[in-house]
Amino acid sequence: MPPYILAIDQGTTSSRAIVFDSQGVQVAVAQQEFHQYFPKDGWVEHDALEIWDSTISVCCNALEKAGIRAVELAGIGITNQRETTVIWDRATGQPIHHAIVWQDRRTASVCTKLKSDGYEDLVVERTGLLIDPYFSATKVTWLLDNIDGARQRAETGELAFGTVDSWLLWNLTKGQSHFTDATNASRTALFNIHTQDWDEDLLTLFRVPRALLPKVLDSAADFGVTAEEWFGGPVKVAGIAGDQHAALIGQACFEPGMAKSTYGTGCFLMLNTGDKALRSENRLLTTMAYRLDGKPCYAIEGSIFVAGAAMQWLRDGLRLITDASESAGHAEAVGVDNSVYLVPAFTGLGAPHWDPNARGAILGLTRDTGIAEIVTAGLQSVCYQTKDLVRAIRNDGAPLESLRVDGGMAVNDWVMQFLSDILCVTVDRPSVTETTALGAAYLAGLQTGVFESLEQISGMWERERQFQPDMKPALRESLYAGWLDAIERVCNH
Ligand SMILES: Nc1ncnc2c1ncn2[C@@H]1O[C@H](COP(=O)(O)OP(=O)(O)O)[C@@H](O)[C@H]1O
Ligand SMILES: O=P(O)(O)OC[C@H](O)CO
Repeated sequence: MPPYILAIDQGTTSSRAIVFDSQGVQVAVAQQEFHQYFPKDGWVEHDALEIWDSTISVCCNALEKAGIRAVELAGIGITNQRETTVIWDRATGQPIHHAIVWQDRRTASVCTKLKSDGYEDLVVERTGLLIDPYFSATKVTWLLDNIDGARQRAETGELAFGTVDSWLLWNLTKGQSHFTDATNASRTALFNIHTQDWDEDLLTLFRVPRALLPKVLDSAADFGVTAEEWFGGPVKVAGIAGDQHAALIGQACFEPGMAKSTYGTGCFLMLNTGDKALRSENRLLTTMAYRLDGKPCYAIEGSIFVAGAAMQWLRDGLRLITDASESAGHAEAVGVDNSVYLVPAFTGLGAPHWDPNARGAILGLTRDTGIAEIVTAGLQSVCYQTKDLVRAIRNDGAPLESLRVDGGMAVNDWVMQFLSDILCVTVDRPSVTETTALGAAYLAGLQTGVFESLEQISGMWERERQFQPDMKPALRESLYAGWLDAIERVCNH
């Protein structure tokens, strides 16, 4: 059995490739950022060709750094930014437009109309999601309605739709495979999470022709074989999962009640609910945790659109810091008792508020507010938003006693301690923080026999540091009350 696995982690701001060995140890990594396009207020696009070019380039770099040839790879696992929508021409492989990114809010008015027409219940019941521009369905409709000839070409089967996993798979296999996995499908608002198939009523509601759609497979499956030219020999693509689902797997949250929270561009908290699709009464999402051997495992998810992206804005927009790592120094100087609140609702608010029209604000400024207070407020906003999610999860009756964390922002000790304090839960940080890529590698490894079972993978999880709550309840409550007040002011009631 060839001992290595190549994990592709195609994120919102960069493409990464990581080579893992059969112990789940990282051997080599390569990363490349790509352009973000903001053509109008609330619109966010990527060039799908640039996504592909950066991905294939980091794959080759990582293999070169590791000194590994195709024949030494057991398989490839793909994990990806979710919901982002690509439509391409099956004959030429050319996208018909830029990819519409998950953060894009251009379909907000369409969603408002669908909700006022009373369709939300149908969408919640079938997909576990809500009606929101975040999900792929209205993005597909927008492309079919706004690109010349697209609707007709979609109906005759000339075009293909995919989330980023499908788009990469299509390119890796040179058009041989048009598949996705159940986790990615579950983010489109077109997939019925109970029947595990595309839903005819939803295809009609969103006016999406079935001919456009990829076939949905398990998260560990035979997705196809790469074209020889990419890696000098064929390699099996054996695992696919959306990045948050892959992180859940990489964090070995396989038992109901286990939860992880990933702090990258956005923040996504996911709690495993086992074989039950728990319906949230508090505007959280029901989603696939993963699907293995045809068996769906479900999760409940809270999605926050802006987490680390707030640090990027403080760095690039306001130029208050030159690097995100400086933020901890500011926070240590200010301390937790900060009366400034930054609500980073740059593209609306996600769970549990779901307000696409909310916009950001900085509140509580006084004459002595300085850079340090604003930067600290940016860090605290991520923790307060997580508390909004945890409250909603608990109100849904799901227990959450501890949280496994990962993502770029999880390296910040100050943030992780404040998170534990404000949530009043134990926060566990693993020694491997590249959990998303690791999850994709686990899936490919399960399919190709490198890993035997989820039990084996559970035994491989290792804690690097634990953060315990250490804040007086009165302070916790008053800080959080200030946040709720700030949220109330930015929501567009
Ligand atoms: N020390 C730090 N403190 C706070 N935020 C950080 C720190 N280091 C990185 N970040 C933030 O983490 C994010 C990058 O995380 P990553 O997991 O690579 O994101 P993504 O996969 O979404 O591209 C950036 O938005 C960055 O601002
Ligand atoms: O690219 P990330 O890590 O911010 O993740 C994006 C999410 O998958 C969007 O739902």
